[in-house]
Amino acid sequence: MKNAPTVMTFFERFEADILSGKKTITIRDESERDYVPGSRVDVSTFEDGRGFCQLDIISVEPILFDDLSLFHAEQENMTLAQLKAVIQEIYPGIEQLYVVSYKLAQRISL
Ligand SMILES: CC(=O)Nc1ccn([C@H]2C[C@H](O)[C@@H](CO)O2)c(=O)n1
Repeated sequence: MKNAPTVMTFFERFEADILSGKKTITIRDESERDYVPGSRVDVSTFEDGRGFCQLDIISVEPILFDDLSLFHAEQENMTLAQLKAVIQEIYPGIEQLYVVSYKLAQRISL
């Protein structure tokens, strides 16, 4: 069995929404489907690796791109059109995705 991942990165432009609690899920491809509910991960920016919080993983659920809904968009603090555009940009042509739900555990301030 693989070890549970302990780190996650986000694009810097999503940091404020995560820290404010407006964004409570992230949708990832199969390379990031191994997060374990109940585990805590250290979160940093994708661009420069700056740590900014810890998240508690709540669940990891498979989702097809075509099944993304307003419910997912609301949890991403986006419109559905925005969410689909973001995912197509990050994961072009990928149909099988995973919804990772999380709760903010701790902010990291320098
Ligand atoms: C390396 C990498 O893929 N990093 C990602 C992937 C996704 N996100 C955000 C963008 C959207 O809010 C959701 C849906 O993919 O997750 C991200 O910040 N960083």
